[in-house]
Amino acid sequence: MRITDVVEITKPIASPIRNAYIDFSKMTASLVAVVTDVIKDGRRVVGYGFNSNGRYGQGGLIRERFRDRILQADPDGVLDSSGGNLDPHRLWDAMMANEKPGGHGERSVAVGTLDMAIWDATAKIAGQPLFRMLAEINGARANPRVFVYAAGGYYYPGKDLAALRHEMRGYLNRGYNLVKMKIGGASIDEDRRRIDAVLDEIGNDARLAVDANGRFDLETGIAYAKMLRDYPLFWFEEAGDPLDYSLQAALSGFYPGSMATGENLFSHQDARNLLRYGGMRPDRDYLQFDCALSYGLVEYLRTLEVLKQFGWSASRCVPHGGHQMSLNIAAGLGLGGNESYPDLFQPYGGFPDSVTVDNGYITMPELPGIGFEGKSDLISVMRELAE
Ligand SMILES: O=C([O-])CC(=O)C(=O)O
Ligand SMILES: [Mg+2]
Repeated sequence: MRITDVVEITKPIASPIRNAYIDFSKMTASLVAVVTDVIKDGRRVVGYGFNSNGRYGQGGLIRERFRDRILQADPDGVLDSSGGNLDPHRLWDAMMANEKPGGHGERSVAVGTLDMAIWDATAKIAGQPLFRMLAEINGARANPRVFVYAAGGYYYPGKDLAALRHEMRGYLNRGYNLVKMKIGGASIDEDRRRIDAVLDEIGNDARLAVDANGRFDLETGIAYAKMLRDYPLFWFEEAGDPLDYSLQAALSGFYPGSMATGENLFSHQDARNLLRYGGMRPDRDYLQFDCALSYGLVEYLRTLEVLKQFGWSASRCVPHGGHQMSLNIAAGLGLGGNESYPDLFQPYGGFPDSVTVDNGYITMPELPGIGFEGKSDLISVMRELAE
């Protein structure tokens, strides 16, 4: 068996929303297909992947470097020991040949996108849902029930408190019991009014998390921590620059509740530095590393090893990104849940069509691979690319 082609297209996922750091008016995502010569149930096996929102499409890197490394690798050298399936770890090594360590830049996004497609193909060839395959490889029991939360609460032109409340009410109506909103893109007084409005709207039906998208310096972060700690928040996310571990550590001294960060750390070495120097607390804080931005699942497995060494449970991980890849990792490897964006970044985000949110949980359908075939709007764009 062989990988016969790797295809990429950069697609717009633009929207008028803004967080405390960026707007999404020019946001794009790479969609990739890894085409194999395997025929299963009368159909060619093609694995699909895409990168999460927040980083742009990676067509340049994929076409200039990583596609060729996959296609030029010794075809037998990237198979597993049985020779009957791809080995995502060997393909990862092939992609990363002649890449220096450190300074991860955005190649981690390019590799993460391709890695997603490789795992999709691998699980399809094995005829299994990816989450079942991952549990089996790790000698663990899969748990198809995954906790999910609704991320939104963005700033956008003309959005008033009534619109923010209406948005949050919509998530509750769809079965979520944890919602997230942006902070740090307005004055602290205005953010306080926005938080009051949302807490008033959701009452006891749900919890609220807030996300500053890395906006705050230490002084502003402390001011916010003092304001936020009076509220019963689920977590306070990405207060300061993602690489400023000492700021994160200092802020935890002012914020006794749960904090969350990690969506902009793109390697297991960066994750290790966060755990070493960021003052994160394994009994209450959350880690949001997103494999689709950070060299894929092969690297995420290394990150989970780092967590173990530092005494963290995988259940403290609730990845950023709202994609089905992380849902599979959550169900297969026991993460604490996954983000979702009920109204944003379609058709890439979300769940297969048959899936509903019930009291904050979804149940994974038994679809081969990552399960993209169960999401009709997504699989139709994917098939346009490669089938
Ligand atoms: O607004 C964004 O860039 C997305 C984000 O931080 C999140 O989903 O946590
Ligand atoms: Mg975030």
